[in-house]
Amino acid sequence: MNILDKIIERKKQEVTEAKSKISIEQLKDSEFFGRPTLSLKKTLKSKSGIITEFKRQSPSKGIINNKVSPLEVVSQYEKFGASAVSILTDKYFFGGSFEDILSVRNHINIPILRKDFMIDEYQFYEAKSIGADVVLLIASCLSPTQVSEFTELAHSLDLEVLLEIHSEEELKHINKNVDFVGINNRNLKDFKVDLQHSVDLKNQLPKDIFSIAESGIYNEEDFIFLKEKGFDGFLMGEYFMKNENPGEKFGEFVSKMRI
Ligand SMILES: O=C(O)c1ccccc1NCC(=O)[C@H](O)[C@H](O)COP(=O)(O)O
Repeated sequence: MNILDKIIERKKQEVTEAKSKISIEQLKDSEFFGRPTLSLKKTLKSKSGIITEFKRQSPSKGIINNKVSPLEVVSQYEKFGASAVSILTDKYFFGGSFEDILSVRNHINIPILRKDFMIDEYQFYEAKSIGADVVLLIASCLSPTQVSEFTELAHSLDLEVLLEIHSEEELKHINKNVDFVGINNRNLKDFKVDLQHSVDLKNQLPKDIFSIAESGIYNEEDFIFLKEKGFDGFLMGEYFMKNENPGEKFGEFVSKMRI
């Protein structure tokens, strides 16, 4: 069993448990459920193009930073021009929680990506109820039909969809309704990072779709390389989070890159 299989196995149990505690009708009662969402399509163009991620730990890197709070970090990310923030809500593998989104929602005015492993309709209602604007669908955990059905559901809740792919085979998961296609530079089965692999895959995407380069952007050269290859957006976590002050590090990066 690879790490992704383990994550999905556990996620299934967690969703079953969550459903037994809180119904979809109860989720709809949340103060955020009816809120108009913020569009990443807009901020991707009007801001730096970077989706900065709040991530305490990961299966590939262990603890990255467990000393900072989501609010101190993401308000700096917003201040220095992040197009959106990605916030992990998976607890067991990434040390995240719904509280990480709830604690910042009323304090920032850029889209929030709920970063989790979406395998059940219920999780889309959860995402909406905690104030997320965008959800991630990971092609390797879903069938093309599920991607299509979940995209429809997300849109009915006014959530945008980032579909993540990693291989040529997963190109068939793309449908015309997904808002963004993310190409993960990291193979989630063995954690190998290969930027050129992503560029090769990007060249096979439909021309009119927003493309996001995800993961393993470890320095300025990586960023410049991917930007020059035409990616519209960049999802970056560890490079900023591993610093004592991730927000400041992002500020320095933006100013060096002149974005
Ligand atoms: O990062 C991992 O170890 C990981 C393992 C299994 C599934 C997902 C994983 N990461 C989620 C992500 O997509 C990254 O956090 C995100 O793209 C940012 O990556 P990075 O800039 O390398 O922190």
